[in-house]
Amino acid sequence: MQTLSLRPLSFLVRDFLSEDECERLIGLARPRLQQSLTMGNASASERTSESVFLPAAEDGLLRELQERLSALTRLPLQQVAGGEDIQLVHYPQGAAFGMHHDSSAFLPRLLTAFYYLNEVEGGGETAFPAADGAMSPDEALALAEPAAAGGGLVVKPARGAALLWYNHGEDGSRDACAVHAGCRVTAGEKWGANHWVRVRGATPGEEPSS
Ligand SMILES: O=C(O)CCC(=O)C(=O)O
Ligand SMILES: [Fe+2]
Repeated sequence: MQTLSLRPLSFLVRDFLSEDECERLIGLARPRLQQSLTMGNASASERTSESVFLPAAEDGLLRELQERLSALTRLPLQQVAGGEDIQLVHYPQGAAFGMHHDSSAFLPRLLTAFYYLNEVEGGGETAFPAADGAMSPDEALALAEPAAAGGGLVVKPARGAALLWYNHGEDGSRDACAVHAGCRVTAGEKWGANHWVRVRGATPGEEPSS
């Protein structure tokens, strides 16, 4: 495990998933993505990736990943499993997900674990242009092609790797430096997965904390 930045607090864990596990997740998502496309739910211009939530009850691997993420972060399994299902994302060549923050008042997400599920031929980095004060979060949010900006933190996809970052600081406030983008895929395609952990106590299914 490697620390990548302090603001946002971020880490890279190589080989968090095996190749077989990456393939299995892609296999679970692929038929549903095709369905959502034919239903005309294709996304807005700044989010040209396709996504689908995979209910944890449907596959042992999804529950196993909840346990693995809980063990890695020491966040209680109840907090990890009681929040959101894993969301698979697919970027065809040319697709991107523009600058944004993962946490809001309505979706208070403490942690994002992003799993890279394939080797991307070109582009597809996850970019944090405001990491560790490289530029202001407002300037970063205005970037159209954040990979080209150069500064901050830029993470290249590597199959099986997990990129973790905290969207909130230790005091619970939202960390504005956590704004990020999924950069344009310039060659090939990109498969990934978001595994979000809600802020403690923000999850309806969770028992009250002691
Ligand atoms: O594709 C990426 O690298 C990041 C995706 C992302 O930020 C998101 O889906 O919220
Ligand atoms: Fe995001």
